[in-house]
Amino acid sequence: MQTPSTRSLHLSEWQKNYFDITSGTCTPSQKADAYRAQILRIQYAWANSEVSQDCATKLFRKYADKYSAIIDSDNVETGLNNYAENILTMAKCQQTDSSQWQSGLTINNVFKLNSVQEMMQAGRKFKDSLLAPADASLEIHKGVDTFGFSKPKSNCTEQTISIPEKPMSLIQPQNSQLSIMTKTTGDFPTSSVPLDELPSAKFHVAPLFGNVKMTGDTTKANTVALNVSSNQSFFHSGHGNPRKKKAFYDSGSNGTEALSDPTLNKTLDNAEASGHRDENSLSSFKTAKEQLWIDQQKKNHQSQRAPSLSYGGVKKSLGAGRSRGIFGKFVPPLAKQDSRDEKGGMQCKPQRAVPTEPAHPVDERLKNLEPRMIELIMNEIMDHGPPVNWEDIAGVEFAKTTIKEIVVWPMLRPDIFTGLRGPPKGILLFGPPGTGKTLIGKCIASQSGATFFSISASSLTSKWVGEGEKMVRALFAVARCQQPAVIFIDEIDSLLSQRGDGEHESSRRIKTEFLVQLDGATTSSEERILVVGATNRPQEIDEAARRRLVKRLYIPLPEPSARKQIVKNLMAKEHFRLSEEEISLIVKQSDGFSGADMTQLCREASLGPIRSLQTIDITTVTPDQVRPIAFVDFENAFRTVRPSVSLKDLELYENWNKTFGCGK
Ligand SMILES: Nc1ncnc2c1ncn2[C@@H]1O[C@H](COP(=O)(O)OP(=O)(O)OP(=O)(O)O)[C@@H](O)[C@H]1O
Ligand SMILES: [Mg+2]
Repeated sequence: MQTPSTRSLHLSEWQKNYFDITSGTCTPSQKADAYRAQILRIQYAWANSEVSQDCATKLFRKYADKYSAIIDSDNVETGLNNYAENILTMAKCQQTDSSQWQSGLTINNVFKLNSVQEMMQAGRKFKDSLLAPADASLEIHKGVDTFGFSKPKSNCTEQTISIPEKPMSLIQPQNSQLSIMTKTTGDFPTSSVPLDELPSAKFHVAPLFGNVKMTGDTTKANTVALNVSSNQSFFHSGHGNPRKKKAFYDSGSNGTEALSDPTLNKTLDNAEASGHRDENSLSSFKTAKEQLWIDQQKKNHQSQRAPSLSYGGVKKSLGAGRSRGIFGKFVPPLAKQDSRDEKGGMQCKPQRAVPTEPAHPVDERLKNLEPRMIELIMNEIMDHGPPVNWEDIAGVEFAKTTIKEIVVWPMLRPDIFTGLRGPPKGILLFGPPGTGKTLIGKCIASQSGATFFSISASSLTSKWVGEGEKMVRALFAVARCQQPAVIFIDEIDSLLSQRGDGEHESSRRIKTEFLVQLDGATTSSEERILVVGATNRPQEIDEAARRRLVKRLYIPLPEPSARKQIVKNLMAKEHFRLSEEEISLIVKQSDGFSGADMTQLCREASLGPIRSLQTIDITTVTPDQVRPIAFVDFENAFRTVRPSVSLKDLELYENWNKTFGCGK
């Protein structure tokens, strides 16, 4: 080490410091103290003209570098840049004690303190008598911003934090360490962002756990404390990355602006993406808050980037899920040329999941409707279940083929299916309960890429008593805005039941409105709205309505092959041991079961292995202790699961199908 040979530098002290620094036994904080002491001595000597400027500059640089290396290093053994973590933890705990807690000492308060004022004045005076801007000391200042440093002490003790007004190189020795007596739970190395560069407009003190978002700018060394009260406040010196520092301070009085600085965000994003942070950053360390901020950014970006690709991924709403006023951001119908999935089906309007500015503020067709109704339709009626594929529906081959032919293809290729080939506007799926009518309805929507409105007719008549017809009108209006659209009306019999003397006035009005709307949809060839009704009481449907639902498809009980497919499909997701013969036996034994009954049978059988664990405590059992589902479980299940459709009912369906059905 180069030792300046001057009178004022006490050789013994210098040597002692040198020994401390090089001994390898002293702690990082002792080393940092020693380096700081060396720096002060150099400054002192230079200020008294005891060393040449060149010499002081060289020494200053050397020790400043070493000093920075220690305080900026987040290595627990060799660095000091791990204080913030403890502080954050402690401050977090404190906040839990009282979430109302606020630091009483703001940055403005700090500046009002006498000691700080004195220091600032001294600094100013001294500055005038000092070097021209081109001087070496300014170089030094660039290299090292941070000089004030106080040794960590035990929690909640009185201690000193030095706040130099100017870089120490510019401060007279006697003023170089003005103290503020503070009560703090820990200590940071203090940053010496020149205070004249930090009027309140640029000097941001963020409540540590307040609402202010954290910037990614906070390498720990730079998350420096004016943490004088209880670590609830800090500011950024931006020591590590000048670009980031600029972004932060340029943001004016509000540091949060810097957080939304796109360049800053971009920088962070890039750093994340490349797996490392900007090289200008002092270390790859991220404070907890910084990490949180980055995580949140990531999340936001992901949710913004990831469109809902599936039919059911999100509500295919006009934006109902978003916080907006009614009509606030209505999203008009969009062409869906590109939304075909790899299976050849269409995924429903993924683009609608992403908030977009509407082309028109309000669709003309919705203007006369009650906003509340539209909101209701968007929230409750537009369906958002998981996508359904044709393979998910076992059996009913004729119905599936017919639907593909007359519904899905025309929706996919309206240019070919014109004129006589034009699709029907109304379909009726009828058959015993639990045979997959609703499933088919969902599949139509999934595969055709249409917006799917699913409503139970009984809810129209009961839920919105007195307003059912308005709902029907609103439903069709919204569907028109969301073409192509499928309006699926489950239990349509309760909406379109035959008119009779005892009929309630409101149901009559609803029915009339529905028929009017259906007519409108039927007569307008440009509208691509399909009404699919499902019922298990087709005989109750009004003849006027029946006529409008031109394609009436019978959805019968599943055939043996379909039952087999249902069992296999469901078992494929489970741990089971069933031979082909056993499956055939199950299929044989389940004659007369509907699809829903088959599902129930499999569910019941799947509980068999659990029930056989009688001796084992269910809370401690491991999944591998549960045996596979076996034939015996199905045998037991058959004792409790019975077919839900009676033979008499079946006869009714068969007869109605022969009379009104469109099947073969
Ligand atoms: N053909 C089928 N293939 C596969 N699963 C089926 C089939 N039919 C019914 N299911 C099962 O039964 C459940 C009920 O089916 P769904 O709700 O479609 O019946 P539905 O005909 O609409 O009955 P309901 O007339 O009572 O409304 C489905 O979720 C599915 O698990
Ligand atoms: Mg149903």
